[in-house]
Amino acid sequence: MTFDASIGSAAQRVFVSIDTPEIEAARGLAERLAGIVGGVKLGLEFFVGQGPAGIRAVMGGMAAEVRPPLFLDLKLHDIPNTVAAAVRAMLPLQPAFLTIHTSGGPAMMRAAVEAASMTDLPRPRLLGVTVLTSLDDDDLVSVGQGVSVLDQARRLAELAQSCGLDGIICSPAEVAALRADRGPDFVLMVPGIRPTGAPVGDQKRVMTPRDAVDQGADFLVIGRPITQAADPAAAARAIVKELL
Ligand SMILES: O=c1ccn([C@@H]2O[C@H](COP(=O)(O)O)[C@@H](O)[C@H]2O)c(=O)[nH]1
Repeated sequence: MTFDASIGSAAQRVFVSIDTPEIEAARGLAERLAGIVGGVKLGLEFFVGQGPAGIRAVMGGMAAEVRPPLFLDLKLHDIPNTVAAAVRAMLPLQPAFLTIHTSGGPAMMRAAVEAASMTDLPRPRLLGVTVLTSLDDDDLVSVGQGVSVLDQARRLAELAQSCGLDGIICSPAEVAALRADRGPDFVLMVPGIRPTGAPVGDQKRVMTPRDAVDQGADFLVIGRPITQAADPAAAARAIVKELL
């Protein structure tokens, strides 16, 4: 199934981030949330624990008619040849979205774009991580990047677009500026989402779901506020309602 990234409903905007190394826990959450949110994000924690077979077990356990789009968030960052090979290896899982780190540079990004296109399978949308939502200006200084988060995100977003990526991962704090810079068709997938009163945890640049969409986010990545709730389905419904 090719994922249509045009936004048809509030629910379609929400990708629930299922961060667990356990198949049964992931499958249970995916099945409970399938008809409520627009997609499922599986990332490093699950992939390291369960690998491609685990992804198939979670996604393949749902009937095709109700199976939500898969966002495979592995944030690839390596030399171009290695990243291209990893992208090719992921294609049989038929993700709607894949992530790579924009800081891997232009050759790496172009190699990933080329690899994603060399298949008869539906082409996943490639998104570039700009500046992780767990970082702030001081963190960039500490790793030797003497620029603000906003300037760095703008620079990396421009580079990502020029290399042919379909969009980026950015925090809600930069989303308005990046929407203005990159235009309406560049996908802005936004983690760092916290409903009012939800614990922020390790995230440093956060916003409510409603505000993030109003600022220009296409999609929201939401993990703990849904998955750690006493009733994940009710938490997801409340978030979607806020977006109506
Ligand atoms: O900059 C980034 C890139 C990716 N993420 C991922 O999104 C979710 C967020 O989970 P919460 O529980 O809602 O904080 C998580 O899987 C991260 O790996 C991000 O947070 N920031």
